[in-house]
Amino acid sequence: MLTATMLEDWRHAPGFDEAAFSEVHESGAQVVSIRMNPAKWKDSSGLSFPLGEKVPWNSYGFYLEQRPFFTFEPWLHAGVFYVQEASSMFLETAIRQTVDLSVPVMALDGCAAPGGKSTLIQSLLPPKSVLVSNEVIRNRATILEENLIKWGSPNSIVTSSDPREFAPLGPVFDLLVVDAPCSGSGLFRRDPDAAEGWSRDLVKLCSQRQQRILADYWQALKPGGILIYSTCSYSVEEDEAIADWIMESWDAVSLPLDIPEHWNIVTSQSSRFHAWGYRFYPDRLMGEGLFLAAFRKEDGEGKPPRPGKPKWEPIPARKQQGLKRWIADDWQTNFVTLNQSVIAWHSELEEMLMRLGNVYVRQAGLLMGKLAGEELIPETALALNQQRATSLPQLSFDWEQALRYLRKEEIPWSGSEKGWYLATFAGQSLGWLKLLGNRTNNYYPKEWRILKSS
Ligand SMILES: C[S@@+](CC[C@H](N)C(=O)[O-])C[C@H]1O[C@@H](n2cnc3c(N)ncnc32)[C@H](O)[C@@H]1O
Repeated sequence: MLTATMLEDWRHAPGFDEAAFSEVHESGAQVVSIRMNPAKWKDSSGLSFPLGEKVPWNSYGFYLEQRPFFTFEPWLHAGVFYVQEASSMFLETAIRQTVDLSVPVMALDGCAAPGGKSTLIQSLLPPKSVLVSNEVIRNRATILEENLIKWGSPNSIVTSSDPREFAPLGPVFDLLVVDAPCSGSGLFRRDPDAAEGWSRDLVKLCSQRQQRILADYWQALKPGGILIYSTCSYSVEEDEAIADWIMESWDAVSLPLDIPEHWNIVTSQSSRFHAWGYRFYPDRLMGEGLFLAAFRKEDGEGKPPRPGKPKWEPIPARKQQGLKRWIADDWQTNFVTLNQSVIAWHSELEEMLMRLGNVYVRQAGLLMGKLAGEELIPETALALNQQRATSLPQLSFDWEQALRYLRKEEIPWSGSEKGWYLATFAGQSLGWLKLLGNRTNNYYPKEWRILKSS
């Protein structure tokens, strides 16, 4: 699977040990890891597998001894954990060491689908922050949106535009994460077939695309803001050479990270500007290939352009009273209607939306549902959100019932209760169920339902 051309190219990469690297690729060894959602996870009662060792560079990451059949884990669907490659979780260390997390952060994840980095960022951001997760490819934005709804943070905006739409926004973000599309060599151990598509031309093409993406997003970063750039490629052209290109193109300061030696991460410096970079090799640590580098923006005077006009309408105070019972008492929120839906969001999120210009917004804030007269028909996003009221009626399901629910099958019911109930499994909400006396309506979204029967 590894070709002579690849090895020839990577031989000069910092920390590359050809013999050990080739051996670990031939061994077929696989590492499985998940990251827990600190906003939902209290204990492990809803997992069918034990959590193994901690991922050293992440507060909520764990290795698993074996790969469970994740589709049949109700907590995956409830957003209690996310299946993520361990090296990628290093983003937490990079953010904690470079970004001031004691004040609200306006963040942009520029290459966001399927949402691994975005959900990680959401777990770190303080209240009143906003994370804009952009994915240019529309059908990949669908899964991004689903994963963020399940993660349940109310600070989320999901957009789907070309990075060039962000350039005119001016300096609006404190943190920019660019986990760039790349030649993908860092994942060849996990997916050997992917190696067939690799070529020097691909590396070159990716490196040009990475520069284009960075050039557009850089303009939307505030002076003093932080850029975290990462790839899953071993090629210097996509890693240290891009760090050099950033240093050459703009007034950027390369930020070193403080890394314990026993993590076995290779610290590299780019050849021209000595920019710091961090390389992960699967023969040195428990994880796949990754490169990450952090920068602070020093240039970019000026203010962001004036915010646009809102496209939403505030909800009259009379109707707001009825909506408040669905959300946590201590969440300071505004209720608005947009495209006939009720949405709850905090003022910082509303301000960010007004600054997004021509960027195409797919989802913003907490989508609560639709009003039928005075009554709210709730959305699944409300059932899964961290700011949902805890006092709402719920039905607690066992494993089998939870899977029935997630397959959108009918749930047998003999009680006489009526109304909206949360379907829960091991204390975690999966979605809504409407009780209608002697039967139920399963409101789980059709597009999300589990299709596999066993
Ligand atoms: C490495 S993946 C991101 C993975 C994601 N950050 C995560 O952790 O789940 C790179 C993403 O960049 C997107 N992409 C591809 N071409 C792009 C472009 N020209 N501009 C911005 N993003 C692009 C891809 O669709 C892909 O979703």
